[in-house]
Amino acid sequence: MSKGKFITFEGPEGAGKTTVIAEIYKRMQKEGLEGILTREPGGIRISEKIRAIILDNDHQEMDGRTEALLYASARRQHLVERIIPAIHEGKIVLCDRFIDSSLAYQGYARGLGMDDVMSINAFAIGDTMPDLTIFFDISPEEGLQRIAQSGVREQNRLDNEALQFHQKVYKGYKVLLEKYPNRIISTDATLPLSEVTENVWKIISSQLISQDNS
Ligand SMILES: Nc1ncnc2c1ncn2[C@@H]1O[C@H](COP(=O)(O)OP(=O)(O)OP(=O)(O)O)[C@@H](O)[C@H]1O
Ligand SMILES: Cc1cn([C@H]2C[C@H](O)[C@@H](COP(=O)(O)O)O2)c(=O)[nH]c1=O
Repeated sequence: MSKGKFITFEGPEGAGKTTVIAEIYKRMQKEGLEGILTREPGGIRISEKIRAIILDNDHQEMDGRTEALLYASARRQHLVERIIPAIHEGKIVLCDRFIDSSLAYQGYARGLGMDDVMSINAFAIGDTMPDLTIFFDISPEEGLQRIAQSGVREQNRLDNEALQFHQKVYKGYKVLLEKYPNRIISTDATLPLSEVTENVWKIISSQLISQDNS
């Protein structure tokens, strides 16, 4: 596997992204591959503050466009401060959510339109797009049930959206899979954790090697 790659992980709530990325990061370290593990919204001081504003259950009145712009602002700062420098240093960046979350959640599920959401994000990210995106495929019902059962974290403003909203998010991701078949690869997230991790590792290894040889 080569260095200097940008890999993002996407999916509905409770799909297992955070858990699997941590396993992949450990495996990368064992293999001697230099990388960073980060997340959106967040990853750095300012963007974590924006995250807290967006996800606060007390902010029910937040307008959809305000929400989309806040995600894009958090993304901009995260990119310039952490992601782009790491890519330039030749590291593998593993990022829990990125632009596709904005397209699926704000563009599709909130009804702002994927094209408009892409336009505001183009201002934020320029031409920095992921080399590879892995979509964790699980129904919103099953994902939300995992979160409710785990009790590991408090449910935030987005988790607490109606099931219908989460079903739209899932459909939005399916639209993105059709739109970006070369970049976004789907994996079955309903399998046991060890199998999901193994499958994700195989995707990352094979995709990055094939990109290097092309
Ligand atoms: N393959 C799996 N099978 C069963 N449970 C799993 C699996 N993967 C993760 N979990 C559990 O599901 C819960 C949610 O996992 P995790 O936080 O990794 O999801 P996530 O995709 O990061 O969610 P979100 O984006 O909503 O934060 C955790 O309790 C985790 O232990
Ligand atoms: C980047 C991004 C995220 N979201 C949503 C998706 C989740 O509901 C939360 C983030 O919480 P997580 O536990 O870290 O997954 O924010 C979004 O709507 N738009 C985005 O661009």
